[in-house]
Amino acid sequence: MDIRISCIGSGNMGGALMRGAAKITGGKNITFTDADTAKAETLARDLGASVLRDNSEAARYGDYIFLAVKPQILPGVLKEIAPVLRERFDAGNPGIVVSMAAGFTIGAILSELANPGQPAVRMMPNTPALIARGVIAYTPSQGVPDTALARLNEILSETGIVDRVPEEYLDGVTALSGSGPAFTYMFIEALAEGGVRAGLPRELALKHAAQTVLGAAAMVQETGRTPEELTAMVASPGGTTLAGIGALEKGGFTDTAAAAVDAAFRRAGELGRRE
Ligand SMILES: NC(=O)C1=CN([C@@H]2O[C@H](COP(=O)(O)OP(=O)(O)OC[C@H]3O[C@@H](n4cnc5c(N)ncnc54)[C@H](OP(=O)(O)O)[C@@H]3O)[C@@H](O)[C@H]2O)C=CC1
Ligand SMILES: O=C(O)[C@@H]1CCC=N1
Repeated sequence: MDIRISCIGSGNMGGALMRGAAKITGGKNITFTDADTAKAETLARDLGASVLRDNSEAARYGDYIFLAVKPQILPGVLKEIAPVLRERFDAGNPGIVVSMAAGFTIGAILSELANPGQPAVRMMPNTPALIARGVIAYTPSQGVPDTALARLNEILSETGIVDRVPEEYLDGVTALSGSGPAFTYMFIEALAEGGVRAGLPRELALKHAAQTVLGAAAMVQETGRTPEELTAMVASPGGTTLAGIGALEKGGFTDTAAAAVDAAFRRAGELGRRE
């Protein structure tokens, strides 16, 4: 695919997404910048991509300009690249800004850029994008052409499933699938810890815990049955599973997991208000 991509920020998410993008655009059409140039260089070397001198150059280069910096850094980066984006916009060749910053709204992006017409996409990925098992949801601003959106969709699909959603869903997506991998790792660790307490070697316990979560998730996706139906397939009357479910319920498992998503959701809102 003959398109040019700039990635400002060469950390976890920028790296994961560009690894997927490189599969269809080729590394040579991808450029990186970072506060730490060595980090950008390592990633670029890995993907056959290149490094640009600064973020303004990145804004000039890309058909898509991915902003993969922390939300607290984003306003400064937007101010830095605003003049180049404005020039491109006025020349009728606007790059499309693609932000993944938690909580940071399209309105806030356009306002920092001082250009309500700037084409922009707000998205929320997650780290399993690194192994093409990610979840991405996105919302475009007005003025992103359908063809550009279709190409972006194609690129992002290399990293996992992609859904276009209304912007008001994005803080919830951030909380569930954006932060969710970390909650799931905690559950895997907790299962493994239980296995160790039941006498299993830690390495075996962790391996089996991870495969169990993977297998259970695939059952939800591939059988079309509800988690409740699938639970019924596991739990025999008077058996081991019901004993375990009782312990989970006693510990407030469902409420606690839901509260984790709710806390993340509220934090996304706070980041959006930029206190
Ligand atoms: N990690 C995740 O699971 C997810 C993250 N996100 C979002 O992705 C964004 C990036 O997060 P993540 O990849 O985890 O963060 P990282 O810290 O891994 O990467 C951000 C990179 O940006 C660099 N950076 C800092 N300032 C600048 C600058 N002025 N110009 C260019 N680069 C700069 C940082 O360098 P240095 O470290 O030297 O400061 C760092 O290498 C965030 O907005 C986050 O909300 C979204 C979904 C999931
Ligand atoms: O923790 C964070 O703020 C980011 C957003 C979603 C996952 N990581």
